[in-house]
Amino acid sequence: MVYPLSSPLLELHHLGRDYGSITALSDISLTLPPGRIGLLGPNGAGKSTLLKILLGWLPPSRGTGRFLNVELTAPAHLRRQLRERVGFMPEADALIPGLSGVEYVAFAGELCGLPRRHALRRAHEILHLLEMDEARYRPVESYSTGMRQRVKLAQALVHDPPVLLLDEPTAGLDPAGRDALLQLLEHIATQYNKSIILSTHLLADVERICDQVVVLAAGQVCAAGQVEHLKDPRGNRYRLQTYGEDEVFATQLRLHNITVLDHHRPGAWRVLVPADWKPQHFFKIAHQSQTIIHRLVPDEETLEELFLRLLSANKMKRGEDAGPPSLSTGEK
Ligand SMILES: Nc1ncnc2c1ncn2[C@@H]1O[C@H](COP(=O)(O)OP(=O)(O)OP(=O)(O)O)[C@@H](O)[C@H]1O
Repeated sequence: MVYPLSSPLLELHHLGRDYGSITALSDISLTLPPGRIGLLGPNGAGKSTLLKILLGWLPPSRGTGRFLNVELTAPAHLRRQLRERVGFMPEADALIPGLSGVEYVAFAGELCGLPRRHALRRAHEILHLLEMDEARYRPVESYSTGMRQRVKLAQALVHDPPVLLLDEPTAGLDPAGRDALLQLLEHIATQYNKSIILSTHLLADVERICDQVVVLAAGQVCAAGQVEHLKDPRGNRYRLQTYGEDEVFATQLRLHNITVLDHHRPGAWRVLVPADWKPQHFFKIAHQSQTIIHRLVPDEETLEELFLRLLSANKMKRGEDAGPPSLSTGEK
């Protein structure tokens, strides 16, 4: 399935969803191009509700939106078109005991509209791609956690959708299993040109796979966009790795009004420099203190720091007034 890369993947206009008196999503406006998008937010932020609306399982209570050019407020039978264009990997164990891996994946393909023989052929291809050659004939209930996650990914891919929605795909995996699954996801996204919406609590997974993020809090968008654009450039912080007398070097740093933010290991420094400081000045003071600088890099904001900063700004904003969040939501 090919869709024009120039059209937005997702457009939401003042979208909201209530469960009785609970507002899960309050006023979401967002435009996202195709790509690899991390959906982040604390518990109860509204991530699962948004995924359910995108999958066509829930209609919004208010507002409008289009996902893959399908109106989210269209009648249910039209929203079901999304099932053919979207692959969903749920967090919950959705396997059917008694079926082998290949039967299970083929069955998922049939549910997405593939003819039986085609679904079976695709199931074999996908399980081969996911390195489950031998395991595909075993009953799914005998699978390890890693295999369960792979077979759930296989059923999301069987009908070759352009977009994958992944809900906590690495949940329960050990570090090696997690690394292997992330590698596969990266490979699939880049080699087969698929868009991904990855909902997770694991910021490192988003950092590894995604180029865009949407941060939700209390049913609102705190921020959305390219990770690199959202990060605070922090031109006044550096990380250094040095070899020499740390005490002598620290004295020089102090003399030049440089604040040491972190020095938990010998020779490893995170520092805050004054406004007119240039990176080459470090080499001057290193020379004066007979220290060698092995490594000098800008101390960029990590995704975790970005996430915490956005959440705390959103909390403060909500504490001050109940209006929309101050950070860009990407609305045109
Ligand atoms: N079926 C439901 N009935 C009533 N309230 C619900 C229902 N589903 C979700 N909620 C509420 O809506 C809000 C958003 O929930 P949602 O599951 O979308 O958040 P989430 O970001 O996915 O959270 P988590 O990370 O814990 O899965 C929460 O306050 C939740 O309690």
